[in-house]
Amino acid sequence: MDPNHLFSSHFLDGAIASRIEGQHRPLPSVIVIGAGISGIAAARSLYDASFKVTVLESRDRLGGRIHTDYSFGFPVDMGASWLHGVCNENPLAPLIRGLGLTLYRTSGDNSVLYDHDLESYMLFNIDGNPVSQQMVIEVGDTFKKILEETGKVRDEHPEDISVSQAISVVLDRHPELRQQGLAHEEHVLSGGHGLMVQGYDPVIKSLAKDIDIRLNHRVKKISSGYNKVMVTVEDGRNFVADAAIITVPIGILKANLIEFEPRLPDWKVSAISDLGVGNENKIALRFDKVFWPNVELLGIVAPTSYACGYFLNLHKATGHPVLVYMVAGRFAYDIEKLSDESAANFVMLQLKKMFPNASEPVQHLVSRWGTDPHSLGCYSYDLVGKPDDVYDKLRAPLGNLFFGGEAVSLDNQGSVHGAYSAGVMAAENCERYLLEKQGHVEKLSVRDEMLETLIPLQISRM
Ligand SMILES: Cc1cc2nc3c(=O)[nH]c(=O)nc-3n(C[C@H](O)[C@H](O)[C@H](O)COP(=O)(O)OP(=O)(O)OC[C@H]3O[C@@H](n4cnc5c(N)ncnc54)[C@H](O)[C@@H]3O)c2cc1C
Repeated sequence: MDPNHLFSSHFLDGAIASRIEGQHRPLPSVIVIGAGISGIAAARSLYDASFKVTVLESRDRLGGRIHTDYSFGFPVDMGASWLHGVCNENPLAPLIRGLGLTLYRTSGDNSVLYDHDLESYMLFNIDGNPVSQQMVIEVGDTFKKILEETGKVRDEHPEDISVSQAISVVLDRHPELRQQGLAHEEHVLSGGHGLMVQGYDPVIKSLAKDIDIRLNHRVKKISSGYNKVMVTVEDGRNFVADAAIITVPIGILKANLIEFEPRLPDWKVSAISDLGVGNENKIALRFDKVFWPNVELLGIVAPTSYACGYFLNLHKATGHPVLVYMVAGRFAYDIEKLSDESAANFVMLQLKKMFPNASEPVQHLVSRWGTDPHSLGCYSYDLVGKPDDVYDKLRAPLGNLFFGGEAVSLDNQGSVHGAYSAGVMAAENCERYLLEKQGHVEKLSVRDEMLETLIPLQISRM
């Protein structure tokens, strides 16, 4: 099956196009801002419904926080790499199945934090000596118990409390659980977590097929009124359409890098400032041969939670001799201040604590999501004490302006599938709005039915 046909308007009954064209009205036009998964999903949805769509993207590439790098000669994801929720309910499952992409399941657990099973985790202590597998399992079990107990504390408190406060309550109640680590638990789709073995890029390429996407078009201003939207890009050119869908990262909105005319209402501005933006970075090292054990993850105990990173062994999932060091939080911001060379040297120091005879990498890649001017951060997250309706307000349209992107996802912020669904939802709302304006009230899409397919997801574990 040609996977692109999954999204082709040929599958539609031709209803939208013929009904709109039959009225001799021009096709409704929409500008989508941002060509990450959310913007591309929105554009795909509108394109398949025969709308005129133009996507304006500030980078010189597609995908946004999905970035499959090929400079090692094979795909390495420097942004998102896991499908969280390897199950048929995942909105990306039909596309991944249709493209014949393989997933390597690193965990069967359904929580956000537990995306690695411990039986394939090799941990080293601060002196570089291996920690017994028994100890790793015990720490893991304790971690799970703390997460369970933290969930109970959350349910007992109607008001927001910080994750660290909740954990303090748990540790006061259960001193036997006193160990290092953790944060809050949030349940995601079932099916555990699967690495995209061929990278996320094929998903982006397939969704983007035939769509008018203008790269290197940084949007500076959005003016709306008189049933039209005018979008101004960096070089001063204007694009006009009946509506626009904004899918830029929350970090960009928080930094006020786009001017709105008229100004955004106060409730929208508050919703933008009421969400947090976290950071994570990856340093990928390619070696000429594998010198490390055949486990999925390698970790070394850090003196404090600040300098806590771990290595994902891509060799186990993909067969390529690559280790990807992952760091988060303040540490991730500090890594960004280093040159690529220094970051790779720092990571090698960590590796050599575990494997003193480690060979030098032949190539390296370093991400900088926190200071990247196209993202200014990695994931949105809940700030303590945020109002309950922050997501509703963030998502709410303003006339002919619609909002997509991972941060406005209904249930799965910070994920690829959440961003995808948010884009599709923004497109559907936009479609409805424009069709109602033209006097068409029926919802005409049959795409979802067409996406139901019996091909199973391909999951491996070596
Ligand atoms: C290091 C890292 C690891 C991650 N790991 C995972 C994972 O394993 N699994 C998972 O599900 N999720 C993961 N995520 C999260 C996931 O990548 C994001 O939630 C998702 O890709 C966001 O998609 P989006 O379309 O909302 O935003 P983006 O992908 O950021 O797209 C927004 C687009 O807007 C563009 N833009 C910005 N400003 C302008 C402007 N002024 N004009 C025009 N265009 C503009 C940007 O260049 C970008 O292309 C990870 C993220 C990072 C950074």
